Amino acid sequence: MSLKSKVTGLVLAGGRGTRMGRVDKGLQPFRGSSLVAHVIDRMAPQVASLAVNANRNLPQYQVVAGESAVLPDYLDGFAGPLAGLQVGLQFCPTELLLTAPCDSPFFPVDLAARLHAAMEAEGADLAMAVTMERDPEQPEAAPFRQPHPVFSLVKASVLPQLEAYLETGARRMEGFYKTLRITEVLFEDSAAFSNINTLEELQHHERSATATSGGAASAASGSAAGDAAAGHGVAAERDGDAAGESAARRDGGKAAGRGSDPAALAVEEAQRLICARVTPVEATETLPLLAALDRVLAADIISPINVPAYDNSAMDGYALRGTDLPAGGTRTFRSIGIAYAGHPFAQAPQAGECVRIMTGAAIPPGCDTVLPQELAAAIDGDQVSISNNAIHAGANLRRAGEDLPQGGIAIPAGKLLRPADLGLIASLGIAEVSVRRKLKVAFFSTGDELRSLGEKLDQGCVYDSNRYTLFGMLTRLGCEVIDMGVVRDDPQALEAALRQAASQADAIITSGGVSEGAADYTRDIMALIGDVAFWKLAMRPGRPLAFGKVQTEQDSAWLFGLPGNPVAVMVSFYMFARPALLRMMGSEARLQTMQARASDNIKKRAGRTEYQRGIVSRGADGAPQVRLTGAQGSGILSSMTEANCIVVLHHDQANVSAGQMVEVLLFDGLT
Ligand SMILES: Nc1nc2c(c(=O)[nH]1)N[C@H]1C(S)=C(S)[C@@H](COP(=O)(O)OP(=O)(O)OC[C@H]3O[C@@H](n4cnc5c(N)ncnc54)[C@H](O)[C@@H]3O)O[C@H]1N2
Ligand code: MOO
Ligand SMILES: [Mg+2]
Repeated sequence: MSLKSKVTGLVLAGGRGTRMGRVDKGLQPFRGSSLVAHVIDRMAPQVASLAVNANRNLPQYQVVAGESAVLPDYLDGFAGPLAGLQVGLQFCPTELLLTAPCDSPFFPVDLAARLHAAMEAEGADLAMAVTMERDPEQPEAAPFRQPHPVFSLVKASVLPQLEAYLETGARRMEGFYKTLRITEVLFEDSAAFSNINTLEELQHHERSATATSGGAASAASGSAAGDAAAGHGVAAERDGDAAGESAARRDGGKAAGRGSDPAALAVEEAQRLICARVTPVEATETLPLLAALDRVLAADIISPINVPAYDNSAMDGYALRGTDLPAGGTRTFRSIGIAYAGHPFAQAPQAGECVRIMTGAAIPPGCDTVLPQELAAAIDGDQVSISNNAIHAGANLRRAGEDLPQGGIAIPAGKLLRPADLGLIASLGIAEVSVRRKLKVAFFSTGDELRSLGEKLDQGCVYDSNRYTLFGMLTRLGCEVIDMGVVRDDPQALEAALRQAASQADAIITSGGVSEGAADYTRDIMALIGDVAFWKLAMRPGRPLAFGKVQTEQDSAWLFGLPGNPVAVMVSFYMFARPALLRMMGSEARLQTMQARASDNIKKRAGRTEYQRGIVSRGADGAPQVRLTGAQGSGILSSMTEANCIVVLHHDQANVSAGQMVEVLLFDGLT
């Protein structure tokens, strides 16, 4: 199958044309036709069929596109190139989609082929063009790498991922690309990617040489160098991409809806988006075995020996040769010695002889079977009688290497080391292990109403409990905790705290200030010093959540802005922060759940995930049953201490009737 038959083309012409005085860029006259017609001409030989993404003047685009489809955005408001990509992928009848913007008529004639070659070689979801550029203001400075995200070849199968990303309110191409496996392809001819942003540039190009690849290079040598340095990522943002995302931020995710809104982000999607962004810390350290408890193993433990190291007895009894066992009736053996654990008996018994043996003792030479002493028909001094059906040949032997063969992986990297792991590593004679460095997590509570322990509880105030639950949960997870106390509802204080936290920690966990009303300045600060999205999740408790990166000049850290309500903070931590932190620690430990029978009816609204506090016990029939702890308000922390599990009621699930099975997440091992 030729490459061409696998690729659909998408010409992105849906922008606002801000820098062309809001004229429709693609339809601007250019060299006898229009800009978009030139781009279509470049693309057509590289693809099986193509479509044009446009949001204005659709009839005119249709004239240029001829038989090809013209697709307006599905999202409102000139949401940027990702909105174009969305409709392109929805339309795409082939496995690959090639994109190019309508204002770049000079792109390489082998764009699809080169992007495809890299995509195949790297096993990527998306291949994107990059060029090396020089800053025209500082021609002496070293060239820099300029990505061109609008020139990409992408697998049509990433559509669900894109839709989930757009649902969060985010609109940045770069942000979405971070959720994919990307490969970048370096093109030498940077002028080929130059775009035409202003009417002046258009006139300049209009006058210059014909639009062949070589012509493009010369055409671009004037103002196009500046264009290219600005790059398509940046240019595309000016046309609504970044604007789209900050608008989404400002509206506080209102686009995603309120109440039981169907557009709120589903729990699994949020988990996936978060986990796709964080990566494990790379540094490792070598620790004595005892210090490695609860740490994440950085490299496989390879067994240097067979475990057990030698064939040995699983029972106290008599070792013998299986071929000597009687075929019928009873046979009497003579015991010729004793093998103790740590004191082998080196002599091989002959026919009719056996060796008395203790559990763990090496099997004497020639023997392959152990008769447990209580199964002997009779024992009289050194005479042992064995009846024909007492045991079979080969019984009660622990073979060398049956637990772990020499050279085999005893414990894989990424394992969170538990007591059994320490024991197993010790059984291999290994005294030190390589583990990932501890994750540093800074946390603080926000709110003017909060008082720390030891302070007077003024009217209208509450004691800060979230820092204590967070301390407990983070410590249990094996993180190095940095407790930053209470931060007042004040922009400067919040900014200072975030900066300090980013300088000290890999991750920052805050509580409070992420709901609708409270958060305006929080949003502004977080937008100022980072890239943080505010989500509305289809779950209860824990509906609001902020997640993203706090970035200062020197440092960065992942931020989890958890809601302030004391139960919501715990549930959000377990559902979102915990898996992401574990991933950063180098482990992929998953939450273990079990099924239990609901003792009573449970009210549940379909369309959101609910986490209700429950108590699991054993029913009269011995099977697990669960009842709720009572009031489920997200400020009622006592119900959390009373509970021993969380009942997980899934997104699509509705009311549960008594007797139905529900999923429960046991606190044991979690809290
Ligand atoms: N109009 C709306 N209001 C609220 C919505 C909504 O969608 N629309 N969502 C509600 C939900 S759900 C939650 S959860 C909370 C989250 O609010 P914030 O994250 O902004 O948290 P705060 O307002 O700062 O605090 C909420 C609550 O929790 C108490 N709190 C906060 N921090 C602590 C702490 N460290 N220790 C103990 N208690 C704490 C605080 O005093 C408040 O009572 O928003 C709803 N509102
Ligand atoms: O997240 Mo809130 O009421 O769900 O606690
Ligand atoms: Mg508050």
